[in-house]
Amino acid sequence: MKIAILGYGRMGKTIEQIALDRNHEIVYKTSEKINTEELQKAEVAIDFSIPDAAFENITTCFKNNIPVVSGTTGWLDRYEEAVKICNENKGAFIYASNFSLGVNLFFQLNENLAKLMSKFKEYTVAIEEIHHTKKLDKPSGTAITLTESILPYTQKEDWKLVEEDEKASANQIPVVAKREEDVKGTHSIKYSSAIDDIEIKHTAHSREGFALGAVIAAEWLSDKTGVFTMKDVLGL
Ligand SMILES: NC(=O)C1=CN([C@@H]2O[C@H](COP(=O)(O)OP(=O)(O)OC[C@H]3O[C@@H](n4cnc5c(N)ncnc54)[C@H](OP(=O)(O)O)[C@@H]3O)[C@@H](O)[C@H]2O)C=CC1
Ligand SMILES: O=C(O)C1=N[C@H](C(=O)O)C[C@H](O)C1
Repeated sequence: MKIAILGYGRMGKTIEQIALDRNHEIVYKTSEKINTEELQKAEVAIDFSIPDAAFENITTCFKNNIPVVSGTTGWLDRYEEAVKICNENKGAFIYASNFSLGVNLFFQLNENLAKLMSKFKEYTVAIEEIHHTKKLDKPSGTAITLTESILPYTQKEDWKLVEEDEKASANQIPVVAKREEDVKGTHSIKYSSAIDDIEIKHTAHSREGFALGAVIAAEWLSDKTGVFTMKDVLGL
């Protein structure tokens, strides 16, 4: 496949390596506003850029008839708008807050656990994520996805980004975001009662799982029309 990489930073470079290992060709890579002439050389685009650029990058792909996979986080307030533009242009789109197989299995585990815990009101739930210090957004997209899957199984209305020792109000799930040197991505969900804690945790050891998942998603999407998720790609 001929691939365009939109955002040639830590993830863009890892994606390039994995794509080449899988015999794809990188026909365009950029860390700036898209040159549409260059973009049109590609059969599929993979966007891992920055929150302020993602919406424009993604919708430029729709308008140029290029299927697009995006892993950029921190722009999701415009997701529905992007979906509308995708459908108007008969485009192809996959967004995921996390493309790794392990995290997508963890998403399922999180939802199953939330369902189970919904009957036991003596437990309260809290989320923690840890990432490298260069990360621009907070909390992580993955933490937001995890929290939004838990909410329907609780009496809570919303989530709130809090400091480590801070409490959220009774109708909010607290989310703590820590920044530590070189951490690739750690997410944990803890249910606490006066008697005990139950905790599940995913730890990424490298960026390769995210990049491999994004390339697999691009391979899967390249001949399709519509808006999909990693559940479709992985058959979950
Ligand atoms: N969904 C997933 O599985 C994962 C998602 N992510 C997300 O992916 C995104 C990128 O992460 P990461 O690679 O670590 O970040 P980096 O900061 O390393 O890379 C982002 C790149 O985007 C470039 N950029 C800036 N403006 C534009 C633009 N208009 N168009 C295209 N590129 C642009 C930056 O250039 P410059 O440095 O010159 O500004 C930089 O090279 C983040 O939102 C992160 O949260 C990360 C890992 C996994
Ligand atoms: O910025 C990162 O590095 C990561 N971002 C994603 C997120 O915000 O969830 C996914 C992963 O945790 C790494």
